[in-house]
Amino acid sequence: MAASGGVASGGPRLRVRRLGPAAAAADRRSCRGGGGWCPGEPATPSSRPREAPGPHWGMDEGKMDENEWGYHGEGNKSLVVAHAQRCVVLRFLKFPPNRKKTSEEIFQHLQNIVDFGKNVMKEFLGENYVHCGEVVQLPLEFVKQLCLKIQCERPESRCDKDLDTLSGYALCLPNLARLQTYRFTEHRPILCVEIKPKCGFIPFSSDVTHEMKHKVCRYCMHQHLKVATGKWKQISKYCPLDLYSGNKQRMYFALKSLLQEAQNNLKIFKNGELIYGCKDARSPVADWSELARHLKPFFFPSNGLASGPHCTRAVIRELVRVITRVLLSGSDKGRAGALRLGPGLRGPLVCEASPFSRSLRCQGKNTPERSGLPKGCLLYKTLQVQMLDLLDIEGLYPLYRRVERYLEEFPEERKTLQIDGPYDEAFYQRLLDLSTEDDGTVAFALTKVQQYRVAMTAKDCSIMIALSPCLQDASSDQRPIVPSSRSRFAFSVSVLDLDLKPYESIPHQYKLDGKIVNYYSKTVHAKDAAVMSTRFKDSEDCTLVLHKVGLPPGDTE
Ligand SMILES: O=P(O)(O)O[C@@H]1[C@@H](OP(=O)(O)O)[C@H](OP(=O)(O)O)[C@H](O)[C@H](OP(=O)(O)O)[C@H]1OP(=O)(O)O
Ligand SMILES: Nc1ncnc2c1ncn2[C@@H]1O[C@H](COP(=O)(O)OP(=O)(O)OP(=O)(O)O)[C@@H](O)[C@H]1O
Repeated sequence: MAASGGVASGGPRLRVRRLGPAAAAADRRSCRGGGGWCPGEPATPSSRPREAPGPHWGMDEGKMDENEWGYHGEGNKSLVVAHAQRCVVLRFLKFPPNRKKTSEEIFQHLQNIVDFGKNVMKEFLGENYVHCGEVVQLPLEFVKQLCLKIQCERPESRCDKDLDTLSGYALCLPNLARLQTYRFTEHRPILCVEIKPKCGFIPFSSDVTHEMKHKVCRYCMHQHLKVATGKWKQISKYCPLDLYSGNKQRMYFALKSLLQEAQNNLKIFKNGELIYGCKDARSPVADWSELARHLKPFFFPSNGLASGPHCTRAVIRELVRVITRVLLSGSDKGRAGALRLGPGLRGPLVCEASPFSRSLRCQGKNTPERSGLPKGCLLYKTLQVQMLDLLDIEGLYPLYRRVERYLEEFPEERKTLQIDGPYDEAFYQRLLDLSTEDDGTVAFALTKVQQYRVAMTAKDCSIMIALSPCLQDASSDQRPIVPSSRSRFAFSVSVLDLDLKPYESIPHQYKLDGKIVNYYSKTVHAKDAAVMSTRFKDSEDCTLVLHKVGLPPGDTE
């Protein structure tokens, strides 16, 4: 098998390579503290040959020391540890207790993640945004000790799953929370904002049966179920459609709402350390003045802006402006345009539940619709991939059942259908067929199923924005620069958590969709209709939003 990291046929035998002279050179010119990742250099096959992947990670199998690694974060399916000095992380899979997989299965799973990133997501989103990393095999003793060391730092709500300590396999990736944007950068502070934007469109499929799904986006509906089930304490004002609108006012509102109620949609890191964002529902309430204290040196470096509420507001405003600008930037091509998802395939551009649109409506104004995201920006590309969900889960589910029936009859065909990979060029090519004319074949059903899985992946990925202050004359740099009022930042944008959603999750998606819509329709909409008239009679509530979304000259729509 020609897998990365020199896996020979007959089974995975990947080793963490020793640090050679080339890696040592990369180390010297790398990130803070001398990292093993070569910043500013996209992790492309051309810049980093697949057949010789080891040394640039700067890891030595014989010298893996758990004390050099610290807990960094985790989601539902993986746990990430970061190296204390180097710009590198290890991403381990997690499983429920007693549902362990074999080493071979884990290796294959991880290799699939790498292949999917390389052959599909890099194609859609663009070379520079996607970091695929590689599979590494670590000493089992190191993994066991590491697991013990970090256990106390894990949020309780994530401990229903255990880190895989048996296979020794993990993904090695650049630390995107510390990724410097330029290879010769030295010891610069770095700020990193991670956003999980979720689904940015309202379904346009004619298969949708619930009228509510044409009016209110899934995120906003799901919020109510999440609060009812105790996952989060309060409803967020964030609506993904505002963020994806390309309209600066709406984006500004969306980002501020994320800052107010971060849930698992926003995290901020300073020099690789989490300084803002919820670990779980029990995390303390957002403290903007504490955040502003961290951010002030970035945005007001030489200005003695007094602390206090005025300072806090000024700093937060700068942060939100910079993030908005970065999100709207980008010239990276990618092949998302190849999907040709035209304007005919769009649902409503405004979600009726977004407090921003509600507030405008109650003042008799129309919500500014999408100004249109620039085609090169990551949000635009991500949205295009999300829209591969052409039929909505309601239209998709019967097609999934068709594939299932076929597989029940011909189980050996599972491999040919590439349900579990390989996620190669052929897999990618089939995703480009956007026809929705069902000819009754398994081939049609399979294409839609695979497109749906890819779309769901894009609906659940995260965007990492790394900002480092520019110290010198920016004209001498090759990096993209974003200005703020009192400083300038070199920035990089990356996307993470691009693991293809499993085929098996489709029935769960179908059930969850029904649950979300039913809960929203029965409980919230009925209540909402009753209180709407009184709630928005309060003119202060209405104008508050608009005054707060003031933008600097030149930024107005
Ligand atoms: O279904 P959703 O929209 O709740 O998304 C799940 C996420 O919940 P969220 O709503 O973002 O808090 C969920 O995130 P959390 O565990 O809640 O942080 C996962 O990302 C899950 O993906 P997977 O099953 O681990 O691959 C996500 O499941 P998928 O639907 O993407 O499979
Ligand atoms: N390459 C990276 N560099 C820095 N931080 C990372 C990297 N990859 C992941 N992380 C951090 O680890 C966290 C968990 O990773 P990830 O989102 O991939 O987990 P997951 O379990 O797959 O997520 P989900 O819950 O969506 O299934 C992220 O939110 C992010 O903060």
